[in-house]
Amino acid sequence: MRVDVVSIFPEYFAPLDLSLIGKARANGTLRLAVHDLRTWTRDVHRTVDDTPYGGGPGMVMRPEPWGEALDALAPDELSPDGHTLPRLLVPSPAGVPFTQAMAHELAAESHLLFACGRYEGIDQRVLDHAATRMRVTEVSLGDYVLFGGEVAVLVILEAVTRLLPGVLGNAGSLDEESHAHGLLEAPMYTKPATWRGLEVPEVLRSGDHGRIARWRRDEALTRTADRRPDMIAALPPDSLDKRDVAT
Ligand SMILES: NC(=S)c1ccno1
Repeated sequence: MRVDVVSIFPEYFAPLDLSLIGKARANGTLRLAVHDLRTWTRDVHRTVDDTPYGGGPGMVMRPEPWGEALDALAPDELSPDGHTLPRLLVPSPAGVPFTQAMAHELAAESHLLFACGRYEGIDQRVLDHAATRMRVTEVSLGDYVLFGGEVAVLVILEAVTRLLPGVLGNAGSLDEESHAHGLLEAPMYTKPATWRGLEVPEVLRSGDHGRIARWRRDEALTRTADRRPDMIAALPPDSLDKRDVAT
């Protein structure tokens, strides 16, 4: 997967050299490039913002640098290695919710292009013009406001990259984790069997894999019903069997 990120703070993405994302970059699974938006400014002060039309507080990111950046990173003509146009993702409090389902959707893309807004945001015409030639998604991590899109891109990239083949040492983890099947994951335990007077549930030490699977399913259902009843309500009707109903 190819990923391009455009920001006025490229140094925010230094963590992407670390850990499993760093390994994915080193082995070519993830081809990531971070670009400074000011590369595409033309004035001596490398200006990227201006006052908002209609008045109001703060500044808005000017369209010209963004337009040239997107032209350069998402050229209309097919690139020599057959690249089609990327999917443009713009983190924003006004975006659609980012979910595990969207992470899977993005993991199937060949080229992602992230635009990190700052100040009061990016001139809307940048997104409108980009949408005339590529898929554009404003995406939100949650109902809160950050200084800019950079931290959101780090989160999205981590959620997406871990789904790419070969990145997680144990791909089986993906099957049992929260949101894998519309539920929150069951609690996890490791040695010692007793810690500060607290015991690991006996069933997990029983060696009875059928009982263990049933216990984990029950715990996942209970935890989800307690913490995220919206997820229970969203479960497909056929995803609960009669043994679950007994829970
Ligand atoms: N909630 C999100 S993703 C955001 C981006 C910028 N500010 O908030």
